[in-house]
Amino acid sequence: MSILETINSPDDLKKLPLSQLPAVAAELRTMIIETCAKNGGHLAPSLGVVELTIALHRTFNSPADKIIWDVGHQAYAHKILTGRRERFPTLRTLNGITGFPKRAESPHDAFGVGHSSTSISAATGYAAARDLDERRNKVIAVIGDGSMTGGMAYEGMNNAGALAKDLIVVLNDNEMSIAENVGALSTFLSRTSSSEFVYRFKKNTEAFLKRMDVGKGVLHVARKLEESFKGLFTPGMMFEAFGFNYIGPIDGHDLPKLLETLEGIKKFHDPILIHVLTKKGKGYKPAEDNPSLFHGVGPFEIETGKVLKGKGGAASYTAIFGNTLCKLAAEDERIVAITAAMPDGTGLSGFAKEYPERFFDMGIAEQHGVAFAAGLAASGLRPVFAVYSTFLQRAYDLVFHDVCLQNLPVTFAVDRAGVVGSDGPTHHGAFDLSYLRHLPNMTLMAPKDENELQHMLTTALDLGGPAAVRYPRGNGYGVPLDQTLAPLPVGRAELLREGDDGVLLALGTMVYPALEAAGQLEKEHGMALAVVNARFVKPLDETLILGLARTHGRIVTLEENALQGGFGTAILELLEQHGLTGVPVLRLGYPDHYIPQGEQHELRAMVGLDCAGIVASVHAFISRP
Ligand SMILES: Cc1ncc(C[n+]2csc(CCOP(=O)(O)OP(=O)(O)O)c2C)c(N)n1
Ligand SMILES: CC(=O)[C@@H](O)[C@H](O)COP(=O)(O)O
Ligand SMILES: [Mg+2]
Repeated sequence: MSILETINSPDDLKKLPLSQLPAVAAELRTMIIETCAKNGGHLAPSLGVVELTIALHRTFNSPADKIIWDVGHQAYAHKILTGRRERFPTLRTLNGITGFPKRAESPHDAFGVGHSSTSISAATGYAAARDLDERRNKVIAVIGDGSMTGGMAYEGMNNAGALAKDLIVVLNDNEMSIAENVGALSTFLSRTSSSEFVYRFKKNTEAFLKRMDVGKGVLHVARKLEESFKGLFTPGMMFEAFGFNYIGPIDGHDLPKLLETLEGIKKFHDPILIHVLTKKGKGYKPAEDNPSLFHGVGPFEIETGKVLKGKGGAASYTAIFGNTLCKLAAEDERIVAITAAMPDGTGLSGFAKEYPERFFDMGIAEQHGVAFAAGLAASGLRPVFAVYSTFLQRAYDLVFHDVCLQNLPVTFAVDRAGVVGSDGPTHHGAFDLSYLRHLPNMTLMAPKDENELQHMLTTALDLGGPAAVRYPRGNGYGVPLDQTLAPLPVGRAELLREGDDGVLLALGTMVYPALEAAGQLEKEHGMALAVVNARFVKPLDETLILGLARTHGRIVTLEENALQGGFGTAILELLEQHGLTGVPVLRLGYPDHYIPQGEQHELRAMVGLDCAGIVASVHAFISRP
């Protein structure tokens, strides 16, 4: 029996002799590598914090002590050590355990995460509640150096420091975000010196002087001395400015050192930041050598590190977006590109190589990215902010306040729109149609395939105002790509199929499934349905849609977005504005609950947006008297 098989909770881990902990670490790595090789997952981040996770669960008492992981993509060892070892092979699969901490999954998952830089704020909330309740438990946030480039981390620290909360922040510094980390902070953090001695010196001196009852004056001088002494030694001055006692940096793979440091600070009750240095991908050479590739990796061959199923490859919407932008940028030097720490994921790596001076990586700072883009646009440039649908949510007010209200020519390349698959509800792009459509001055498009994506990007850049093009994770259909790119007529849809029994108004990824379903309904039920590629959610093709509503009598809308406020709602609003509320409308889209993790095709079937589901819904709707 392996040692890991004897661990069903952190208490079991605490019972082990210290000498067995390296073996636990090795077994954890093996399990994480084997599972990610089959399911895919965030391998490199999780391998990098194996020792840290053991030390945290050995030192603190989860779930009474709260451990909050930032992003949470690095929490695989945490899940295995907190009673989910046996279920771990179901990681990120339909009905399996999730890839991020989730409160409903375990009492040890103190806070649900997936989006970056929230852990310190949540931890501060936990600490404030603890103090109101006069409890004494510890609260620990574990945040990466990449996540520290998110502004929310400083909002949290600023408040925690002011409240002087008994709070521990573990900064896991592996000098990587998904790609190389960026920003002034990452340079700052790389300055090394150990201040643990200084911190103990400060605490013990204070205690000694207090015992001596030397009075405030001497204490004040001692503190001033300590500050200047410390200022010579630690790069943590910034954290000290936020009211945190900085300790580190220490080796995040040195278990005895980690245990000693954590045990040592446990008895203190003020804000402490421990700076831990780790290696992303530690213990698996292909991941150590290529932490970006193995940050969020598809299934791979353990022996060779060969990735068997990537994110979509050359034919993916993302790749075609990136290639198209490079082509357009060659013709228009006003075009500049922005990412929030995801150059590879958004397909901008090629642009960054070809136009380094016209490429900007913000770090994990979507809000800053949008205002930065607005500044570029106000200066006469044509910025394209490539960002995942779910992460753009963080910058919603900036889209309104800085871009749309000022009617600035910023293009949002909204990637990962619709269900993304294994990352689950924190990452599905389920709401961008709803949160962008209602903004005046916004033009909102969704291509039926990767070729139309090219033309929509061209259209957006030609507009001279705010525009968003949304497209899914993964490959297109392999359709031929036009070499000549021209803007589409704005607000014009495309009638793809005639039919008098009703109209399928399909958007984006729903167009080809709608065509397939219409063919099946004709063949099996003799139903003649028109199919429209809507193309624009805003402005709608009012002429075509109202004409079809008047002549065909029944309308079905299809979208990969929440029904609330989505494309179908836009159609209902249009019909109401034109006194056509008598026209029956069936809206197909995401229901009013969060869609779980799973393969994209599994999830589309789950919500009735695969061909079979569309056929069933439309047949019932059209058959109604
Ligand atoms: C708001 C937000 N933007 C972008 C992401 C995508 N993302 C996930 S992990 C990550 C990098 C995190 O770097 P770091 O915190 O250093 O953790 P590491 O992977 O190095 O352990 C990014 C950009 C996210 N989860 N949330
Ligand atoms: C943890 C995180 O937010 C990212 O790593 C995200 O999982 C990447 O998603 P893709 O795999 O779709 O690029
Ligand atoms: Mg990092």
